Amino acid sequence: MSRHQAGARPAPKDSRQPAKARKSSPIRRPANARSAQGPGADGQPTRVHGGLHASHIQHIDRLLGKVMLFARPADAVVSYYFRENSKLGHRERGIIAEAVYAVLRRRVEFGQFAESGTGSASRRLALLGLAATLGRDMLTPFLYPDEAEWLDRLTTIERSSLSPRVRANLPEWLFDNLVARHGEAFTSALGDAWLRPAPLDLRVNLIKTTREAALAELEAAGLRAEPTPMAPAGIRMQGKPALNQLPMFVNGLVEVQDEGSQLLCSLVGPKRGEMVVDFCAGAGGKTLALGVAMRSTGRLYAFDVSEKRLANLKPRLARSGLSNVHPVLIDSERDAKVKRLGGKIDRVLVDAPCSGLGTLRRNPDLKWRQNPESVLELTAKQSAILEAAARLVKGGGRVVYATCSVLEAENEAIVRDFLSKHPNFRLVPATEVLAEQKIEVPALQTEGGMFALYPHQHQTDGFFAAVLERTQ
Ligand SMILES: C[S@@+](CC[C@H](N)C(=O)[O-])C[C@H]1O[C@@H](n2cnc3c(N)ncnc32)[C@H](O)[C@@H]1O
Repeated sequence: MSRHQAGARPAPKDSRQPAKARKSSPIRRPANARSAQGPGADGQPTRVHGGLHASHIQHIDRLLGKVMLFARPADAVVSYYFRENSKLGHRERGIIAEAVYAVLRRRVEFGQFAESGTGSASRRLALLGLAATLGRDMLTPFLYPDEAEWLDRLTTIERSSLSPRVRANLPEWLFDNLVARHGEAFTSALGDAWLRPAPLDLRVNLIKTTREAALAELEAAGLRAEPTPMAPAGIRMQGKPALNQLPMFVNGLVEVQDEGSQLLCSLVGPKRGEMVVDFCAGAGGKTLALGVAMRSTGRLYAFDVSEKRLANLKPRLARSGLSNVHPVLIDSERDAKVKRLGGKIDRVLVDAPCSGLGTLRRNPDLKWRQNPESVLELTAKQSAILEAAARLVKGGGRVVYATCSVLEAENEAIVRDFLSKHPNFRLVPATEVLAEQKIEVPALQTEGGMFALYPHQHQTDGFFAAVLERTQ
């Protein structure tokens, strides 16, 4: 067993002057980082430094071992780990989780770096995760001399010297797929954007307040925020403050929702008094926005096959003050409860179950949990749900097919296939629908009027949507 695995304490800090980090290195050495303090006054190695504790490295090492089995979603594994280690405080959880997520985001790059060095590979990954989130200097008191040397060597690596796929930190199949469709420059920029955490966006509940009033209330609470550039009810927070105790959150004046997700709801554009179905409502992220757009009038059915997800919609619904939402648990898209509404609906949103590859800023583990076979399985389900959803709309009614995927197979290919089989549907250009609401989306990638958002171009998650209108 190596000394690292045996849990031996790191030796006192290396006295060498570490190499200066290059600006483009993935290992952060922030200019304003407090310099490492080295041995304490008693000459013993420092065990706590700037909020970091030697035990945090062990937690990250252990948690990475569990998360990187990729058997379950990373957020579920992390939550379970924190429940099991309930003594960890809020800040400690933040340090640990962020380092784990940094490793998931940069797994290809860090995997390559971790091949060199000594000791256990998982400890090396933990150190790389911490160096990326807190900065290399923060680690100094916790490192063995050989580790310090190894990390310093890495800080001199120019990212531009890495191969494009390693830099993008994507599995081969996904990198190749994106390059084939969008080219290498686009894929590299997208890969880079996926390495950064997503901002925290809110949607203002316009039934209860205005965006200006909500911004003023956030400012009064000492929180920094600004309007989102595209979605009219969106607010982008600076940082990731905890909001759940905030009166304006508790009272349903704001909900957490990515700006891109808000724009998809604008594409549905339901009106007052209409009959609307949110076919894959889940916990209602989009249902709530649709309900508000309908000004709490008409009927909005929230379908889903997951009882648990629909149960999570209930408290959000209660906070929102909406009275037009009707959650309906269905057993599949062929459920009799669905069929009963055939031909009666004005607008249907199909936020289809998908690979989630548009959300890699939040769920970087999906890069490693999805594969071509899982995507193929999803496409069959997506087509079947779109078929069933299309049967619901009346003449002149619309189905919005949407995903949070960036793969053509889950997006444009599904829509093209649908249109080829349904000549009584036409594609309504997304820009037209948005222009009616005075919403402008720059650099919109469109194929015949379809809609796609990308994090490197729109600072939203990756989303796709197509507005399909029944002509007869
Ligand atoms: C992308 S998620 C929806 C997210 C949700 N619309 C939101 O904005 O928070 C896809 C949802 O589809 C549901 N689903 C899967 N198969 C379904 C089916 N056959 N019919 C309806 N919903 C289904 C899943 O349970 C999941 O909640």
